[in-house]
Amino acid sequence: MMARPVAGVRDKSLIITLPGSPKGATENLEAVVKLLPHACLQAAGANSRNLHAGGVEKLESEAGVDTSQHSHHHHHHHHDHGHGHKVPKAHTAPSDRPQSNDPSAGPNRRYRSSPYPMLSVDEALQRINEQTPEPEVIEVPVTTSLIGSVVAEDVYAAESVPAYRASIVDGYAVIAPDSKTTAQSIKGIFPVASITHANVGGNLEPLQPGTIARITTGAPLPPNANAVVMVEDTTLASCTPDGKEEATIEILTDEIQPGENVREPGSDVALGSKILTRGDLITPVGGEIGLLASTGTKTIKVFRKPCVGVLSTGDELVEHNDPRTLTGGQIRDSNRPSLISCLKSWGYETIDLGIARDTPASELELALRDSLRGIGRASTSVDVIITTGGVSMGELDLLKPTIERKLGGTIHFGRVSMKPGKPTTFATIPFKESGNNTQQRQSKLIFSLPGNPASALVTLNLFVLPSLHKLTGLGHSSQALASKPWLAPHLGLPLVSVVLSHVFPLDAKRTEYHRAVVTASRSDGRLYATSTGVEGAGQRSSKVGSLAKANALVVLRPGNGLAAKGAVFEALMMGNVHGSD
Ligand SMILES: Nc1nc2c(c(=O)[nH]1)N[C@H]1C(S)=C(S)[C@@H](COP(=O)(O)OP(=O)(O)OC[C@H]3O[C@@H](n4cnc5c(N)ncnc54)[C@H](O)[C@@H]3O)O[C@H]1N2
Ligand code: MOO
Ligand SMILES: [Mg+2]
Repeated sequence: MMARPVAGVRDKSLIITLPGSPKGATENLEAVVKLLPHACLQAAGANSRNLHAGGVEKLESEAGVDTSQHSHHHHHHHHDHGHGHKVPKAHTAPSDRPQSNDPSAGPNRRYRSSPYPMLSVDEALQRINEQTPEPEVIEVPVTTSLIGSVVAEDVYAAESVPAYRASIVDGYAVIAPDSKTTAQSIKGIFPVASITHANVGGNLEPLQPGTIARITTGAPLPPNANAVVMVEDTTLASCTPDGKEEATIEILTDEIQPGENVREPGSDVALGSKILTRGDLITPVGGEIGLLASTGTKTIKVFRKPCVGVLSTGDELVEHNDPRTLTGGQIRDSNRPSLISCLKSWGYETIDLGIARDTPASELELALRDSLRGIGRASTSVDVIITTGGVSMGELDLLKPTIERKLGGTIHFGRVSMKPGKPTTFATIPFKESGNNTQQRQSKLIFSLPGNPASALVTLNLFVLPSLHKLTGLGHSSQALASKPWLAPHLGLPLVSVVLSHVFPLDAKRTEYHRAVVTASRSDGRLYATSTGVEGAGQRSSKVGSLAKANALVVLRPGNGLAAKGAVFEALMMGNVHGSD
């Protein structure tokens, strides 16, 4: 039906041509007018599968379309709003595809309870894993900015280390007799034929039998020499007539075998041997960078590390360093600096996207569009957008409606049964990348974290990190990924067992991620967890200080009363463990 009048789509505009005659034009317009909202959503980039899974049948049946070719009819109404209020006419979507509030709809059509199903943390992690794309391979020069990258292709040594026969000690290069085949001893007085320091140029004189050569650690052995005697195993026998150099040396030991204290060429790294394997992490410890540097590796193929944009939202927000005194309901923006520092500590490039005001609502939409394209407030296009604030039930909680209604995005979850972090929202937004003559359709990940500062930081650690890890290629070749990919040990924070050093209160309904300091006991070798605050507001979501000093999140499943002192619980490690007695 749409085929006749529709001429096409240009960028995000739908172009419809109607026949010239008034009758034809009217008939055609009547035929398409009810489908226009759907067509516009599709033209704007909405995922047509999701649209078709949801309310499209309704629109189509209103437009008199036979929907029998659709395999399922969703008679399911996801929400009973009751109270005789007129409710938002959301898509009659399957229970996992509800739609957000329409912010322009007014108070009597606003949701009074969330239409988003409450997922468990594991279900949420699984959806994140499903939507996170496979990592991209790039070739980059070997520099320290490789830290945190994962190797995408096995690396083979381009040079051998050492490249020559090198001494391991300071002493004398000798021709050592083989004690297995001869009774000769190295003990005795020898003339010092030459002196070899590290990096001598040119060809060395071969060592004549009956002579020795002074040599320093790392210097090349002269030809014929086969071992090095440490200087500690010798004494000076005589000097040159001018007294400036050694003439003869007495070797005191006879326990020197051929090959002793010598590094043969390629004995540290053999030419052409595999030095790094696909899936290896280039750590800040330095071993991997050192290996690449020592073998003269110029470039390496790694998975591209994602670039992460961080946006704060809310009319109440003030830059943290604004010199003015706060007035009214103003709040200093602590989420952006705390999230950016956490992301940087993981080695990710970050883009500070600033603050988007709630009013006018178009500011948020524009900020998100800019971030996707790398224009305006975003200096470059980001791979992952993190926002904080505006995801709960307030009338100015605009993230969900903006993502769905303005940007044609798909919300994969909008609530998680956890504390803190309940309204955590994860979505993908379609976007077109314009290249040379091509327009590639992609979708970008957006994590809309709760505004409460402790909630934002906890959910960053819990949900964003595993996704960034996957984009970075971590766990890429791991066997463990096959069975439970979302829980693979390489993705996200490491999980350990800890002993509670005091009682911890439990939440009756939600799994709590209790901020704690974990220390390693030297006396019994176990890890102990101490809360950063259990009294009063200790673990309140607004209290970012509950994460100050914390290096772990103790996972407390829902329960009644208290978790006992001495009980063993799982904890997610965010930082380094410090020692205790
Ligand atoms: N009726 C309900 N209200 C709330 C619910 C609920 O289920 N029903 N959930 C609560 C939970 S849990 C959380 S968490 C918060 C989530 O709030 P939002 O994500 O909507 O965030 P905002 O409303 O924008 O702000 C909440 C709070 O955080 C402060 N904030 C926001 N951004 C920043 C920032 N960048 N730096 C510092 N502080 C920030 C903001 O000023 C508010 O105080 O909702 C509960 N409500
Ligand atoms: O879950 Mo909210 O994140 O309690 O503060
Ligand atoms: Mg709110």
